[in-house]
Amino acid sequence: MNMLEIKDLNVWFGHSHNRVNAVKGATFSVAEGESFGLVGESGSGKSTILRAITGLAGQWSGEISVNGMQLGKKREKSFYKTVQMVFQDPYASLHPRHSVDQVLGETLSLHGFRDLDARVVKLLDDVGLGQKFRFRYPHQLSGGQRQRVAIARALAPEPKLLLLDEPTSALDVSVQAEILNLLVDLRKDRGLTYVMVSHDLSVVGHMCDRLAVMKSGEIVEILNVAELRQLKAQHPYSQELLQASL
Ligand SMILES: Nc1ncnc2c1ncn2[C@@H]1O[C@H](COP(=O)(O)OP(=O)(O)OP(=O)(O)O)[C@@H](O)[C@H]1O
Repeated sequence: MNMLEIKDLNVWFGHSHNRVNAVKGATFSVAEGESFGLVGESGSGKSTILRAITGLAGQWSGEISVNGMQLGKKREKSFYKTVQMVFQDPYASLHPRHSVDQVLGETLSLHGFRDLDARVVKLLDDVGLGQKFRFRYPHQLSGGQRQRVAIARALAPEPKLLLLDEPTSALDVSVQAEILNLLVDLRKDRGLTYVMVSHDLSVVGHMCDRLAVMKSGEIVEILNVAELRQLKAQHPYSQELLQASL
């Protein structure tokens, strides 16, 4: 079964002569348990696709289905039980005056869980932090630790689909691999489906089964990772990206 199906998605910002067509006619699907990458130059529309799925992007047309349900214009609370997003910048995505315990506890209670203590402890273990981080505040954490908290928060509702928007690009190179490996393990353990934006082909090669190459709002090619590794891209722009990453 497909966890995500996107058909002829157009997303735009602004009106008339100020209108920016950020995504143009994107079509792809992601199977349950698959990890799918979106790559392409800055401004090509990668993040906008994730934002359209979560209901954060401006105006859109086309079809988006998650777990067999076609999405309307509004996202119900139940949607966020299935779909969660991890943002690029854990500094911006965590409230500075909320402790780790508050961040996780509030998310859990919002989604109707009662056994908050046990779940907070389990989430902290699952992301490799452990209980000693429970009552810390974001400013007492390193970038990698903050991103682990953001990942724990995303996992709290027990989602099926995680949208990852450059989850390591704001981090020191030394901790990027740790976070990527954590994400690989979590997907394996929980049978999660990932859609991951990155401008780094080596990250996508490590994390994903297939990828879409975007340019100026359009998907120009969909490749599997074996084709990526064998440099088998057909579209000239994909070949250019591959050459630039060698
Ligand atoms: N809120 C917004 N208002 C107006 N234009 C926007 C908005 N968000 C994105 N855009 C425009 O939409 C286009 C696609 O942006 P998007 O952030 O999706 O690209 P991206 O491929 O994710 O780039 P990056 O790798 O730099 O994040 C760009 O031209 C961008 O300027």
